[in-house]
Amino acid sequence: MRYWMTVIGTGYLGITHAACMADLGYEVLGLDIDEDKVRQLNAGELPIYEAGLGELLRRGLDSGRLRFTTSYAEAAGFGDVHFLCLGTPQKPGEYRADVSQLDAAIEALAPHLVKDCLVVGKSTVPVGTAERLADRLAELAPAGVRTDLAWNPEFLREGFAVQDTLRPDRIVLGVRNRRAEMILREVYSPLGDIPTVTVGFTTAELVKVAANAFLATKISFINAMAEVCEATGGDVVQLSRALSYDTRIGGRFLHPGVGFGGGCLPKDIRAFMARADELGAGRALAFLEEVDAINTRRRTRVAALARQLLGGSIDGARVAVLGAAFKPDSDDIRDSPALDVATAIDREGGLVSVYDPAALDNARKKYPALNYAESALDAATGATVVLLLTEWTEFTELDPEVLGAVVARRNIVDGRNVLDPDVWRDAGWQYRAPGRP
Ligand SMILES: NC(=O)C1=CN([C@@H]2O[C@H](COP(=O)(O)OP(=O)(O)OC[C@H]3O[C@@H](n4cnc5c(N)ncnc54)[C@H](O)[C@@H]3O)[C@@H](O)[C@H]2O)C=CC1
Ligand SMILES: O=C(O)[C@H]1O[C@H](OP(=O)(O)OP(=O)(O)OC[C@H]2O[C@@H](n3ccc(=O)[nH]c3=O)[C@H](O)[C@@H]2O)[C@H](O)[C@@H](O)[C@@H]1O
Repeated sequence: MRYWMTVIGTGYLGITHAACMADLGYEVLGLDIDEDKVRQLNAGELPIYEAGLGELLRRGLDSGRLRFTTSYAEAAGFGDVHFLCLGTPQKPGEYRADVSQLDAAIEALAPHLVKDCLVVGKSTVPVGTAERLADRLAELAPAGVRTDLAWNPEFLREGFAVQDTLRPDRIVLGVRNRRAEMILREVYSPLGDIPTVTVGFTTAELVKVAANAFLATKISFINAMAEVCEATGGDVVQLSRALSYDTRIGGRFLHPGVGFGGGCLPKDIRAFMARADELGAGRALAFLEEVDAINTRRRTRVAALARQLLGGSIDGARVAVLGAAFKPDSDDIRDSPALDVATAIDREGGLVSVYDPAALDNARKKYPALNYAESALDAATGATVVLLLTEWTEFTELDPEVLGAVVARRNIVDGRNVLDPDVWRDAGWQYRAPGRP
C-alpha cells in the first residue's frame, strides 16, 4: 500500500523525516503552526542548517510528493499515517519535559479525522505519554473513524540527520497491536533490512531516553577522567585513545572537552530523572545527576583555563570565541556549551567576539548582548585569548601563524581537544585544553 503521510511539527526532526519519507516515494504533507517556516519550506528554503537536507527538500517539492501546511483539517483529510515530531523541551525551572506541543497536536488533529489512520509519535517523551495520548486520541476521534497510536522514537544525530534517517542503526516500534506494527514495518520497508525491535509503549519510550542517558554518561565519564587528569598531571586525550582500543569500550562518544549540549542530551537526562522520581525509581538514576554536574563543570573549567592564560582575570580582556553551535555541522544553539562559556566570560567583563560558520543568526537572536564577528580571523583580531569551543573543520584547520598574525597575544584554549598542542606550542602559542597538562 502507498501510504499518505503527514509530519506534524517541522523542526530539526520533522523536516528531515518529511523530506526523507517523500524521497522514499510517499506522499507527504508537513504541518507546523509557524507560518513563516511553512512559507519558507514551501519555497524550498531550508530554515535550518543540515547537510544534504536542502536538496532532499527541493527534490520532494519538485516531485509534487512533498508540501507543507498550517491546516490541521487538511492534514486530517490527507494522512493514513500521522507522524508527531513536536518539541518536548525542558520546562523552565524544572527537570520535567514539557509535552504540551504533543497534547495540542492531538487536540487539533483528532476532531478533524475523516479516515482510518495510525498516529505515530516520534518525539522523545516521558514514560506514560504514549498511553495518555492514545486514550485522548480515541476519545476525540469522530465515531466511525478507526484510529490507533504507536511510538517510534527517533535516534538521528544533527549533522547526520539524512543518513541516520535513511540508514538507521535500528528501528524501535512501540505498539499495542499487530496492525500498527504491520503498517510501520511496511512504511519503513524501503529502508531495507534494518534491525527492528517491536515492544510496548513503555519500553519504546524508555529505549530512547536510555540511549541518550548512556551517551551522556559516556561523555561525562571521559570528562570525569579529564578532571582526574587535571588533578594528577595525566593526559586525558592519550588516556581516551588508549581506552578506545578496548573493543568493549570503543572510542565513540569518548571525546573529552567542554562537554555535551544541544536540544536533546541535557534535557533528556533531566526529564528521565524527573519521570523516574515520579514513578518511584529515582534512586536508579541518581548517577545522572552527577553526569549532568560533571558536564556543567567542564564549561566552568574552560572559562578557568582562559582566566589562567590571562594571569587570573578576564575583566577587560578581548576574547575570541570560535563556535556558537552545540556541535559542528549544525546551526542549533540549544544549550550550547560555546555560548554558555561566552556568556559567562561576558559577565566577568571579557570583551567577547563570537564567530560560527552557521549558527550566528540563531546566536544573535538569543544572545543579542554578545558581539559577533564575520570570520574566525575577524573574531581573533586583537584578542588576548582565543577559545575554540565548537570543532568546525574550518577551526581545526586554522594555521597557527595566520591566526597568530592577527591576535594581540598567542593564547589559545582548545575546548574540544582537536588541535595538536605541539604544533601550536612550536608556533609560540600558550596552549591549554581541558584534561591535558
Ligand atoms: N533534533 C534532533 O536531532 C532530534 C530530536 N528528537 C526529539 O524530537 C522532538 C522534536 O525535536 P526538534 O525537531 O529538535 O524540535 P523543534 O523545536 O526544532 O521542532 C518542533 C516543531 O514543532 C512546531 N510546533 C510546536 N507546536 C506545534 C503544534 N501545536 N502543531 C504543529 N507544530 C507545532 C514548532 O513550530 C517546531 O517547528 C523532540 O522530542 C526531540 O527530543 C529526537 C531525535 C533527534
Ligand atoms: O535525541 C536526540 O535528539 C539525539 O541526541 C544526540 O544527537 P545530537 O544531540 O544531534 O548530537 P551528538 O552527536 O550526540 O552530540 C551531543 C553533544 O555531545 C558532545 N559530544 C559528543 C561526543 C563526544 O565524544 N563528546 C562530546 O562532547 C557534542 O559536542 C554535542 O554537544 C544523539 O546522539 C542522537 O542519537 C539522538 O537522536
